[in-house]
Amino acid sequence: MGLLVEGQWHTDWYDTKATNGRFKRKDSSFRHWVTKDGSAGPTGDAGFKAEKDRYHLYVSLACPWAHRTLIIRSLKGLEDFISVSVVNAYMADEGWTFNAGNEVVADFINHKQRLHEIYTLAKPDYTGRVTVPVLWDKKHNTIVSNESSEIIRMFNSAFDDLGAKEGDFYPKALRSNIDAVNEFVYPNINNGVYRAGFATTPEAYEEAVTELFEALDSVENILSKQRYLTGPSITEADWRLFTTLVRFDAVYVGHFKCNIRRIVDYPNIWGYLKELYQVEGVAATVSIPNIKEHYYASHDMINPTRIIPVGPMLDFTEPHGRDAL
Ligand SMILES: N[C@@H](CCC(=O)N[C@@H](CS)C(=O)NCC(=O)O)C(=O)O
Repeated sequence: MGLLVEGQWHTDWYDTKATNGRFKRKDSSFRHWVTKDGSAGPTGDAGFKAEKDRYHLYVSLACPWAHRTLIIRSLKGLEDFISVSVVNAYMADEGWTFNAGNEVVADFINHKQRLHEIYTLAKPDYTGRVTVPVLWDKKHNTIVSNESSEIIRMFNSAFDDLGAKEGDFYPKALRSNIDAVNEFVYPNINNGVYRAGFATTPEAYEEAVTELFEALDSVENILSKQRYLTGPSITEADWRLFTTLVRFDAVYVGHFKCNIRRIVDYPNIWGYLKELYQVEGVAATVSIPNIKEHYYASHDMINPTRIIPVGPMLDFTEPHGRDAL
């Protein structure tokens, strides 16, 4: 794991000394938007019009943020619009690479071996972390965005006039509700597991793990009364929670010490997780072996032997029992 400083690669891990052992995630740096007519989006420059086969997505199958983009790409039927490369699950001194390995899809667009070379193609003096997902513009040879929450909003609507599948995961009437759920789920749950797992003091870990399980308890309560987080229909808020839940028992319980309860111990969250997994097109985006390999093998400061646990046995295809709600 490393980062770029003025276009040069450095092999540094996250520095938590300045923050009393607390892990702080940095904001993303490329914030342009693909739009229907190429006009500017809420941030960044104009010039990124939705067009068939113009954009390429770089993802890791292990990464929960990248996973969101794969799910919305699949639900909106954008496979023929947006091509994909998949990095190697193992992330070490070179950061994310396209080295041969399980489920790797090479960089057949820019023919690079490491993801940081994609960042310096877009910005030769780039300084910052080199993260997935990355949405690449094949026409202007640059990065449109490396912020998953914005990439899923683009996929949700920008390609609708070009033949994307129906479905709106950020409907106008629910936006304030969705935003409120996201603001709660992101720090406490999506990033909460990382705050627990990457903490380097007991205090920072205990703070994060307590907040994480209080938040999961409150999600369990919400899901005991309604089918999805914002009511009777699935929205982006559900997909954003899903990518953390599907990794939870396999990785976060053990590797990140998020072990007060497991997801299978929460009857409503467990049923909800299985239901979302069973939505058409979603299961194919989930690779538990890839997820386990990435976390357990890459974070050797947490797991120095790099041994990948065999269990747990999880069956996301069991009946979910959520129809009654
Ligand atoms: N805000 C970003 C976060 C993405 C992110 O942190 N991805 C992780 C993988 S799960 C990564 O690539 N980390 C590499 C690093 O920080 O060096 C997003 O949601 O798109």
